[in-house]
Amino acid sequence: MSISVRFHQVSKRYKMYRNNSEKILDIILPGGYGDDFYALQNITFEASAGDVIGVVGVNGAGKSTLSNLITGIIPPTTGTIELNGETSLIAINSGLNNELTGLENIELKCLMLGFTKKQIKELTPQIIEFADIGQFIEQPVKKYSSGMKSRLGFAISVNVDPDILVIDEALSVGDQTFADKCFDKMNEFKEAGKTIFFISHSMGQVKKFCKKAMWLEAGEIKQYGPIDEVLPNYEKFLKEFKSWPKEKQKNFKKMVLEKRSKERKEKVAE
Ligand SMILES: Nc1ncnc2c1ncn2[C@@H]1O[C@H](COP(=O)(O)OP(=O)(O)OP(=O)(O)O)[C@@H](O)[C@H]1O
Repeated sequence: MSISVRFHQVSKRYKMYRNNSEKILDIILPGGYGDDFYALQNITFEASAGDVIGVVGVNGAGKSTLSNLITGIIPPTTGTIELNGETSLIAINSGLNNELTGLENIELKCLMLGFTKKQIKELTPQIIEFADIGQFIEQPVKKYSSGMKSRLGFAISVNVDPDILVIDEALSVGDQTFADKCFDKMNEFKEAGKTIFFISHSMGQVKKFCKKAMWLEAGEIKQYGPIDEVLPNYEKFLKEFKSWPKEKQKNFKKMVLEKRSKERKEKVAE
């Protein structure tokens, strides 16, 4: 199978500021203010055409950052990303302009993907049919429910026929009938040998749909491989995580980062 996505030591770093003055000072005197913070650090992996990968991890693990990097919404701070083919992202509230109508959003997204006016005219009826949101298609997206936004986002993304599809929690909203329709479409993609990244908190959906899984923990890949090997470990961890008090859950990332930093220092000292 040919490689469709290759990440080599990819990191995404943000700056955390304690207050606004620190942020302004950092613009005037770059580098001197704020703390570095990694949403993802040293991510290396490959995905092949035909791979359907469930991306799992608790809140803040870096799943959306990964999806934004794959689809080119944000650039990596360091490292290289190779993509073989067009990518498309389906995410709640993402990629749609709230001020524009559904129809205008279809046109805008297709233009951004390089479609001609003629191609857009041909594609639009099938997008409208798939979204199935009636007269709302002529209304500004700000008037849509989250389910409607997901329907339109999904309809555009699957009908522009990408080679690499990233679905970020988009099926967690909306009704079951629409979710089933989306799974049918995604199965078509699977059979056509496209690469799918399926980001979800629903272990049921991940098990039903994916052959591989990537478990992200505090910005790093904890495990990546066949679903039967990764998911039992993640589910075991998740059960324990959910039994912790809320405060401990909130501090989980900090705990992992401190442990990692200590282990790395010990390794260097050896
Ligand atoms: N633009 C940004 N500026 C600063 N920090 C950010 C930014 N985007 C994401 N982060 C931080 O990076 C970390 C990873 O965020 P991300 O949204 O990728 O996690 P996630 O696994 O998708 O979480 P969730 O399941 O809650 O959606 C979080 O700690 C988040 O606060």
